[in-house]
Amino acid sequence: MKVKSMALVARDLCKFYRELPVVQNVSFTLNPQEILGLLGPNGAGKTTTVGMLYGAVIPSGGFVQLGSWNVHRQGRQVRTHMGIVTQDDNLDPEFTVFQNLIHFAHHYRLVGKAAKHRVGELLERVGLENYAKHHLDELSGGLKRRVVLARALINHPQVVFLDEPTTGLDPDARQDFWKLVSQLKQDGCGVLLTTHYMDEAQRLCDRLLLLQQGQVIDQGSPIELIDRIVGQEIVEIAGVAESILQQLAMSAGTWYRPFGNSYLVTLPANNPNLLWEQLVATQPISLTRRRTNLEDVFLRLTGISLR
Ligand SMILES: Nc1ncnc2c1ncn2[C@@H]1O[C@H](COP(=O)(O)OP(=O)(O)OP(=O)(O)O)[C@@H](O)[C@H]1O
Repeated sequence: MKVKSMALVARDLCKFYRELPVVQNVSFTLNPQEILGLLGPNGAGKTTTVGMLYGAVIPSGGFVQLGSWNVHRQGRQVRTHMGIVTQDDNLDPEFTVFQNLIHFAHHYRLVGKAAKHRVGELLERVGLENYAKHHLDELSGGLKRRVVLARALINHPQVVFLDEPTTGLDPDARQDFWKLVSQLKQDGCGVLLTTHYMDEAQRLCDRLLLLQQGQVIDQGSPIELIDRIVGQEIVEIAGVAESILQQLAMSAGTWYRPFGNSYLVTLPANNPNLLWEQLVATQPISLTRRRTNLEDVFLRLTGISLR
């Protein structure tokens, strides 16, 4: 199923609660066939931003547009083109999987054979065709999340919002869910994802907005952010005086930061082995050389570890 293309545009979004700013001047465009990730620590303003994007939270400033529609002024038209997976399932435990989806189809005036057909299609798509008659409480967390995704797709949305969709799922269930998310992109949807999982963001997202205290502190593709902010390789080192590491990092023109009981030191792109050998020569208690990742980017930018 291919859908028409409409970009979602957010401009200067702000939200204040009791005069406290929780989202400040957030602007971006989500293009069709793009997965955009909103990343940030607890309380960074991700859910509030997503709420403003799909019209549930009224912005204190700025606007959101889907195609030529204003999301807050033309909410009814706009929401027929949106699919929303919130952190809360809101599924009816009294109903079967099939009944839950049929019930939701009615919201879109999809009834009778057409509704059954669409629900059948979606059950197959999310791999739940054998669970149609199961009650919700018979399903694992991962399967319930798939029901919620199927529900969000009933109306053939052009933009899908996934607010921490895999929180609490085991690694296998998360990977199964990732495949379904990637498929949305192939269908032509724009996908807005919030997540605490850096591996998820790195694997799925074309572009990331990094949020801290309601503000976008940086943005780019995962590879571009990693390259620009922490380079390719990093060393985790313990049992060496901070002053020595500071001196070595400074003379190599790189960066170091305390990390739990150890330190992280990035290796320079030109001649990484020189600094590595100098670190080895300090005779640390432990030393690990590894590829950098988005965790390191976040730590460098904010001082906060999302691990
Ligand atoms: N309805 C509300 N009234 C007052 N404050 C609120 C309200 N909703 C959110 N906040 C505050 O806004 C800030 C941002 O919250 P938000 O839920 O958007 O962050 P988040 O990045 O999604 O966090 P998490 O990762 O924990 O879900 C928090 O300090 C939160 O307490």
